[in-house]
Amino acid sequence: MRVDGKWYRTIWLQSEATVQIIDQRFLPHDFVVEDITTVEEMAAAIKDMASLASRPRNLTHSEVPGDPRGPPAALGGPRGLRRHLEEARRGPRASDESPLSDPRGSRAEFGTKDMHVRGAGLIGCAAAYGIYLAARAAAAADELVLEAVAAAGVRLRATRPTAVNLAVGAARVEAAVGAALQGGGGAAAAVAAAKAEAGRFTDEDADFCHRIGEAGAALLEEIRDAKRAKAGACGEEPVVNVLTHCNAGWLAFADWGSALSPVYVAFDRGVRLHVWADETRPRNQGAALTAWELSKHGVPHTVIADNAGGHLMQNGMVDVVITGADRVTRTGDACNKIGTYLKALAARDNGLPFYVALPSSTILTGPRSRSSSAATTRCATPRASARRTERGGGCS
Ligand SMILES: CSC[C@H]1O[C@H](OP(=O)(O)O)[C@H](O)[C@@H]1O
Repeated sequence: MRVDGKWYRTIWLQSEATVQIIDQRFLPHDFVVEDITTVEEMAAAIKDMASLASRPRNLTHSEVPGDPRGPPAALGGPRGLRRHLEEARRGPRASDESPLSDPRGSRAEFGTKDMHVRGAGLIGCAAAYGIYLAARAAAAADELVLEAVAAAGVRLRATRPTAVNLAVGAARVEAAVGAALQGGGGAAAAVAAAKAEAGRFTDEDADFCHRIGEAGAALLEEIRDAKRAKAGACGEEPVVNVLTHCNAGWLAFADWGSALSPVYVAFDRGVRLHVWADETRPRNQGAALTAWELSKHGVPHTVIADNAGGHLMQNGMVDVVITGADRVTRTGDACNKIGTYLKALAARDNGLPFYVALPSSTILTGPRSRSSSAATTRCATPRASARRTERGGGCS
């Protein structure tokens, strides 16, 4: 999606050796692009156990390629910046009183402090590229690629137990490596196959999300048309009010997003829209990320307390609810961020459509199992009746 006039994905292959990501720990205040060169760094980017060095404000935009201002002098140019990012990755030390320390240290404590990348689709793409980086490192060190890839797969799968996409992305590239080696192609062919498959998986993620956007935009246009008909000929052009929970926008995927993709497609088609964005405690993905990406696209929105949604629905200020999902079973049970179920209940109680938008990579394909911590809501396709469970404790 477009950030200040430049099109970005959330993850891309910058060179053979470097995957680049938007480091979401610093959004919405700073736009930082981070280099990932090893599977260890990718695993830390998904779940950064030793998270977070503080960093100064003045790095905003300093990572945007081709930014004429370049890294601020305070950092001593590109080498200083790399050193800073190394320190960021290593995390704060008691003695870290360098001028780089930010007295408001808490800034980056706000939101996704230990998740450089997050969101179902994006952590799937990150896992895919993580396997590629592991294969490449093993080949370069003349080590067994298959073993390195297997170890990388265990490491990446252990980072976050939420979105099923993570395991799907890793498995896709592991399979490509296995097939290349079985085909007698050797390490170089395995690395090439891994790179190609990680790229394909990421392109698919972006494409599937755009298609969700097209399918969902039609639903938003239907709502608009119904409101137009109700308002009659002399009525003002209606605004379609969408409520969403957490962040299932392009920042949660390679591009476009799932729940927000219909909003972007419909908005670009001229539908008047307004989004109620749940702040989504405890990590505030709604306040920090959903609001940021909507503002970058120019979509009117309001950040609300998580408990306000039901009241807005009761008072006719919401037309439709759209969320994402971490995993969906074949029976249509959807698991998503804590708080989603309450929105589903409120939507049903107020007779409002509630959609879960997801790419097929979020559907559990294993044996028919009902995930024990599933939030059950309507799926984007069949209008299903809401049933209950809530994503239980411990996960943020
Ligand atoms: C479509 S994204 C699904 C799920 O993932 C995100 O959670 P997190 O930020 O913890 O990775 C998003 O908030 C959604 O709840």
